[in-house]
Amino acid sequence: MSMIADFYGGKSILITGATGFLGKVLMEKLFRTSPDLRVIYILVRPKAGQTLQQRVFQILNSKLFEKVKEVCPNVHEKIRAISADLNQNDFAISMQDMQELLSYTDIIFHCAATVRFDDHLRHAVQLNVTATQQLLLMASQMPNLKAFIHISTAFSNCNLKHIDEVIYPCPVEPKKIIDSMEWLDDAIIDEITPKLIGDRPNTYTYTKALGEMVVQQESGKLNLAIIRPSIVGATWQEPFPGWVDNVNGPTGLIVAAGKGFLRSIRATPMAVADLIPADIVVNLTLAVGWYTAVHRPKSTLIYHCTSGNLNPCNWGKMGIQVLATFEKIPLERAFRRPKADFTTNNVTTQYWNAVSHRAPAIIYDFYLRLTGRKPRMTKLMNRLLRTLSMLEYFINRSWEWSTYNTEMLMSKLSPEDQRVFNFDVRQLNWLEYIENYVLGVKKYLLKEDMAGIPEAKQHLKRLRNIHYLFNTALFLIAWRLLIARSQVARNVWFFIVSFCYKFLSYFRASSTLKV
Ligand SMILES: CCCCCCCCCCCCCCCC(=O)SCCNC(=O)CCNC(=O)[C@H](O)C(C)(C)COP(=O)(O)OP(=O)(O)OC[C@H]1O[C@@H](n2cnc3c(N)ncnc32)[C@H](O)[C@@H]1OP(=O)(O)O
Ligand SMILES: NC(=O)C1=CN([C@@H]2O[C@H](COP(=O)(O)OP(=O)(O)OC[C@H]3O[C@@H](n4cnc5c(N)ncnc54)[C@H](OP(=O)(O)O)[C@@H]3O)[C@@H](O)[C@H]2O)C=CC1
Repeated sequence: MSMIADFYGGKSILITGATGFLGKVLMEKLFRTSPDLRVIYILVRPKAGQTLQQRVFQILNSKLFEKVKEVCPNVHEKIRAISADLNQNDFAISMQDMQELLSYTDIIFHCAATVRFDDHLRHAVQLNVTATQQLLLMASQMPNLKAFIHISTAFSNCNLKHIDEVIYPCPVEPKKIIDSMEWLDDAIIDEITPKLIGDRPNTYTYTKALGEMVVQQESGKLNLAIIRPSIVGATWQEPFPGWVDNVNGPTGLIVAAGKGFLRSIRATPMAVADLIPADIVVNLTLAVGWYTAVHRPKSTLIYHCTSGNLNPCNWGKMGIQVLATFEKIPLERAFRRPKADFTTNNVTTQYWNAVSHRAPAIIYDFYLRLTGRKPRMTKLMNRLLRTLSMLEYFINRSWEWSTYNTEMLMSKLSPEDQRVFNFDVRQLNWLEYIENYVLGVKKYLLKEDMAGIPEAKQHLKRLRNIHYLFNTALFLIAWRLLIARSQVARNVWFFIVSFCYKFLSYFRASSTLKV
């Protein structure tokens, strides 16, 4: 019997960010392994014209929850969506709902965050710092609360090269930042943002570091733990391999490469690709929830959920495997054949951006205009280049994260728990994982039918022929122009032609002699 699954039985669990990528995988695993849990409260905001109920219905009826419905047929009754906006005071939760949450919650998993790299500092502070503080305040009023698990990121201290499982304080106290966001206007915030974030690359990593400080300030009063995952990728094994449903992190670039938009990337092939599958993060999170509640460590423990130090893979290897998978299983209606060159040089990057990204987009838009359609490729390409520039920081560096607490926790689990809540990244086979990841992107994110693979391959063949034809035509035009303008080019051309003629004559003569 799994001690962890048993622990969650009969419990009331509060999850923020349950509609997000990680939150959904967390909920799924909880329902599947502990179907006798009392209730999962999820804080949800109405979005994109959907009510709370519609959002929950959509999640529960997705492919991800297929196994859950077999194990826990009354899952609809065990999920309680509470209308909440983490940007609002008291999260805009009704009095009645708040009372219920305060009275019954046993465990909190705080996953909600803004993960956008370019978010305005005011908004990033509101969600990643102030909301965390408010949730901690709520937690302190919960008589039954056994553990509060905060999901941070391994990149909260990406300004350091070696990162231990400790909090590294930021120079300005979170409280001062929260206060200043209330009265400073946007223009001033824009001006001070670079100074505040210092040597971090964006407001996301900075505000996640502030969020950790806020959590640490509550240690002693509450039973807390922080989890720091690196780059969360598609699921490895559970509930099935390759599940992913958003374009964050590497997923977007995998799509862009498969569709032939991304042709070159400024990335260091030997830099560690510190990817971690979503199900490993979730298994560790649930194990940490159990350990924090049952063993009540004296201080707030931080757990690194990373792969680099235990089972490293690099971006070069990842890129090759992604492309190799697209050879076998291409995406439909690609713009160009998948190919992504890695370069570390700034000049080469600019060159490839012009030749492989911007030029084809301009030519295609010209074709769209000619055929009376609306041009769109240049806009799309500009967005991709902007995204690339935001991600470049993470694909040109390597970090070392110590994992003492994570390894300690693994040693505390029973063999059954080590199996059911497996977070041992050493068991992961990267080539197999990346292949399933790419397949998952095709099936679950893009919702492409596997029956369309022969047609997709045919389409790539057509693109290859167009590519050869285009290059030959381009070469001939360039050569013709050169010959018309340069005596040297003409001499070279005559030399080649006469050489070929002589060679052919010699060949013909020698074959006649043999006969
Ligand atoms: C051969 C293969 C090699 C593979 C090689 C992989 C290397 C891959 C390294 C990753 C390294 C991350 C390491 C951080 C690890 C954390 O801890 S961070 C957590 C994850 N967070 C993120 O990834 C958020 C990053 N995204 C952003 O911040 C914003 O989307 C951006 C990049 C600033 C773009 O903002 P924006 O211009 O306002 O655009 P937005 O509305 O967000 O999206 C516009 C379009 O871009 C698309 N898009 C968004 N993100 C992406 C993306 N990552 N890629 C492509 N398209 C994207 C959207 O789908 C959208 O398309 P449409 O729906 O309009 O058709
Ligand atoms: N993805 C990754 O690579 C990594 C993620 N992490 C951390 O993991 C956690 C989960 O990330 P992930 O699942 O990828 O992120 P997602 O962007 O997929 O999910 C974010 C969640 O937060 C919710 N949320 C955002 N704003 C509000 C709001 N104002 N009120 C209520 N809910 C809100 C979103 O709700 P809605 O659906 O309504 O938008 C969504 O459920 C985050 O803390 C992130 O920092 C850490 C390392 C890497």
